[in-house]
Amino acid sequence: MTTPEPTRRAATTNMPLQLIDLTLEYPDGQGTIKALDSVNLGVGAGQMLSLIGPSGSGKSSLLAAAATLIRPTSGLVIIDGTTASDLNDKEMTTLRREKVGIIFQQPNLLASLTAVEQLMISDHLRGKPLKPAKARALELLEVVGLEDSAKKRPHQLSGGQRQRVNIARALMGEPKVLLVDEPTAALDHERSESIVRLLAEVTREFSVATVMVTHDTEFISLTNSVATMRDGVLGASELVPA
Ligand SMILES: Nc1ncnc2c1ncn2[C@@H]1O[C@H](COP(=O)(O)OP(=O)(O)OP(=O)(O)O)[C@@H](O)[C@H]1O
Repeated sequence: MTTPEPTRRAATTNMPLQLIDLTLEYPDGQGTIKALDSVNLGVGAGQMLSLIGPSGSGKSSLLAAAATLIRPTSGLVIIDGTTASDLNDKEMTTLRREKVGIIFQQPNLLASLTAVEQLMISDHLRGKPLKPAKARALELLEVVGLEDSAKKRPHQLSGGQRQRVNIARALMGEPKVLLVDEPTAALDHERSESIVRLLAEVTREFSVATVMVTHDTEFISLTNSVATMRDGVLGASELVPA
């Protein structure tokens, strides 16, 4: 019997997301493009990091690798103590489903389902029973301020409300890590602020480690820290003054 390497079982209960020496290369004609260049990052439970940087600097690549949607060329992605790179594709999907909540810019809600059903179906896909799913879905809709909109379909909700459903849906699986890509890109100033505020609140309340990619530097003061990507290199993360 082999004993797992201690570093791969490092106690990470306070650091649900760790990226260690992460490099990601894409093929580019004869050569390669380095989208991530030896990136190191740790995000603690209840902490929200804003990730900024110019277009093409590697922000989406970092999110995709952290979400285990793409395998890095080298380096480790550790989610809640589990090293994703050690897993096969099926195990990686299970890890993602159980530990990672992903929030994209566009909510991608199903047109025919009500808000509460959007949340319930994500639990159903995880094979969970319907009744507790409904209770949790209603609770989460309350958390995001949509308790009166549980029966509304996407076309009856505003852009900000759809993004709130999206956030609640990402929380259904009780994730340890929340990865958020440009959540305010389609929203006006006021709605953008309330969405970032909500993300910061749920990060604390549910003790998740959140990374938010944003072009909108106006609201990063609502998050705990900020880090800048340039040409695939991640600068040191700086604390945002309270
Ligand atoms: N699937 C891919 N195949 C080849 N190259 C890619 C692929 N995806 C991204 N790249 C390249 O990797 C680099 C980083 O891209 P990435 O999308 O991660 O940057 P970004 O900071 O998220 O940009 P934006 O802010 O415009 O979304 C860029 O040079 C991009 O052209």
